Formats: sequence, C-alpha cells, structure tokens
Amino acid sequence: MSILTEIIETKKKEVIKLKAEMIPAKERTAPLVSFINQFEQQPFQVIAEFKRASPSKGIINDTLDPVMQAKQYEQFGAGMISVLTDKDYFKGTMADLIAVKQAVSIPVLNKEFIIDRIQLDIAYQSGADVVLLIVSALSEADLIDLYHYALSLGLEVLVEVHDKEELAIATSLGCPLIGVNNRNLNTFKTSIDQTLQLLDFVDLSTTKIISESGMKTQADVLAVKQAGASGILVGETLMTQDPKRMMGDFLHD
Ligand SMILES: O=C(O)c1ccccc1NCC(=O)[C@H](O)[C@H](O)COP(=O)(O)O
Repeated sequence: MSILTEIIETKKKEVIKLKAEMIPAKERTAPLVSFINQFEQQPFQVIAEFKRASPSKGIINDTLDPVMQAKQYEQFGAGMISVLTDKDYFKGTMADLIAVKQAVSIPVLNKEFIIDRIQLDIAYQSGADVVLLIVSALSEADLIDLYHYALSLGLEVLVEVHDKEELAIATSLGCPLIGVNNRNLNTFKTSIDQTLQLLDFVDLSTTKIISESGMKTQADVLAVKQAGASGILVGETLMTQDPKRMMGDFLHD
C-alpha cells in the first residue's frame, strides 16, 4: 500500500468520527485573503510551510512555535503560509492553523488530505483561505464536487498533481492554481524534474504552477522559475535552516 493510500484510509476513519462529533458552523470571523491576488505584488511566490514531521522524514522540527515561525515567514517575504493540519502523519493540528491565521495578514493554506465536504467546512470556519485537493487521492467525481464546493465557500484551491494524466484532470477543472508535487509517494524521492517535465504541458497564460517539495537550494528554485513556475512550496528546508537566509535565496536570483 502506498503512503498516500494509507493516509487516505486513516482519513476516512477520521472523517466518520468528525461527522459523528461535530456540525461545523458555516461562518467565520477571519477575513478571506486571496493568494491569487498576491501575484500582482510579486510574480514569483514562496509558500512557506509549517511542518513538524512527515512520513518520509519522521520528526523534522517539533520545537518551533507555529505563530512565531509563520510571522517570520511573512516578515521574510512569503506570499502564503501552508499549515499541515494532519495529526497522525505530520503532527499538525487545526489549532495551529487557527493561531497562524490570527497572527499573519497573508493568506493561509490548509494543507490537508481532503476527501469530504466536512473538512472544507472546518477549513473555512477555522480561517483557511486556500485548500489543497490532491488529484491522486480522489475520484474525478469527488474532485469536481469538492473543488466547486470549496469555491462556493469563497476558498481558493491549490490542485495537486504528480503526472501528466493528473495534470489533464486538474486543467479540465479550469483551476488557475496547480501544484506539481516533486515527491514520489512510493519512494519518497524528490526530483524537480517532475515540475520541469510537466511545465511543457501547461498553458502558463491561464495557470500558475507551484513546484512543491524537495526545494533545498537557490539553484533548485531558479531551475523551476526559469522553466515557468510561478512559485514554490517549501517545508523541511525552512523548518530546519535559517528561514531568513533561505527565503532570501528563494526570492532573489
Ligand atoms: O512530506 C512527506 O513525506 C509526504 C508524504 C506523503 C504525502 C505528503 C507528504 N508531504 C506533503 C507535502 O506536500 C510537503 O509537505 C510539501 O510539499 C513541502 O515539502 P518539503 O519542502 O519537501 O518539506
């Protein structure tokens, strides 16, 4: 069983519990902030992730405070904060996201394995501005339903793909924001070639491509930027190295 399949099986049980335990309010107090509009200020965006742990690395850094870290990301030029809220595999919580949203004025992405509308209601209510939908985790019918439901709430969606087939599905949704995940979820190996290869098949006049995972150096970022990517999503490097230095490297050629 691939790690993604295992995560989704666990998530199905979590969703059954959520549905039994709560009815999420369909309202929020936090303002909705657009990530798409961030490109008007800066054409290349860094999405900086708060990531305590992962299936591939185990504990990455569990000493950092999400609010302090998010404020630093914002100060050093991030265009959005990604908060992993999965508990079982990433040691995240929805409380992390709520706290981060209250502390920053840039948009906040709920990095979750979303398989049901109730998770979108909770993300919305908790203050997320953008949600992730992973093509390989969903049937096409569920992807379409969740995509349109998220938009109906006013959320923006980052649709994540791994290959050409998934890219075609994401493109058919008309989604303006597509993430290419450079991590092979069977081997955990990351390669930016994943992004470089898929960029050839994207209409960059209508779609912004975010290169996700495995960004370690300025050279990695320059390679995807020069090939046409509009941004990167970085977790581990920013959680384990000086975020000021790394954000500087990522944002300036
Ligand atoms: O990070 C993992 O090990 C992982 C395993 C299985 C599913 C998803 C996984 N990561 C989620 C992400 O997409 C990354 O957190 C994100 O792209 C940042 O990656 P990185 O900069 O390499 O930490």
